[in-house]
Amino acid sequence: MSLLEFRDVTRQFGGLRAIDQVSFEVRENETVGLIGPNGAGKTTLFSMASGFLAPSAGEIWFSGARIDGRPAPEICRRGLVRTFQIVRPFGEMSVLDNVMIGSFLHHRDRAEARADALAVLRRFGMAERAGQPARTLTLAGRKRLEVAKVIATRPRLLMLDEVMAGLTRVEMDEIIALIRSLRDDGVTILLVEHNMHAVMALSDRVVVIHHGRKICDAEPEVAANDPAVVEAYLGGDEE
Ligand SMILES: Nc1ncnc2c1ncn2[C@@H]1O[C@H](COP(=O)(O)OP(=O)(O)OP(=O)(O)O)[C@@H](O)[C@H]1O
Repeated sequence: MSLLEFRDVTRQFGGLRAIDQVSFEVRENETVGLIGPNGAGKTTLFSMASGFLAPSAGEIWFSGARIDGRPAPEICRRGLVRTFQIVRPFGEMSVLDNVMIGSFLHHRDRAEARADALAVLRRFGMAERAGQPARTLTLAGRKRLEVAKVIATRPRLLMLDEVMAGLTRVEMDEIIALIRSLRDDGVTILLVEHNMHAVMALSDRVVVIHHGRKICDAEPEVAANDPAVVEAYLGGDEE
């Protein structure tokens, strides 16, 4: 069953058509990699699905409801959440308090929200850091915290924006294992990622965007050998 669906979505920024009639779907329990060269339009697609930007044309559907143009908090309550490329935890707040912001979505009671947030931190191997200010975490720790914050909202579909950027191979493999375990728990994942090792390791399917258009939608091995995809990555951006 299709959980998230972009139908002929276009987004114009003044004279620039950042997204041009893009259609694709993410099915329940799938992990889809959304890839493309710098400036292709990936973040713009995320921003439209999560309620931070409205499409200029087209429709976005999530779990049977039309969500384009709806406010971000409403979309989050429906179970569609995103992380941000630039990790900005509330630095002076503790790691635990950062995660509790997410768990308050389902708990009015502070003690319950705290217990829930602690369970998420244990799951993420971060329980021993619960009391320390978020700013004291390493980059890998802040990336993990970013995912923990959104997992605390109990999403049905998680959109991850470049969670591997800047990590070492070992740190990356740890996050890959964590994302796999979330998928095994039934979370559907849409992943924007430049690192091909991570994309190939995690994605059931890959959607490739180039100059705002979808140029490929296929299994990772097929996409990696598609001439249009190879050209998009190697051909430069002189046009
Ligand atoms: N708010 C905005 N106003 C004007 N132009 C924008 C805005 N946001 C994005 N763009 C432009 O739209 C195009 C797509 O940008 P977007 O950030 O979605 O690409 P991306 O695929 O996420 O790139 P990257 O991989 O570098 O993060 C780019 O040309 C960008 O400059």
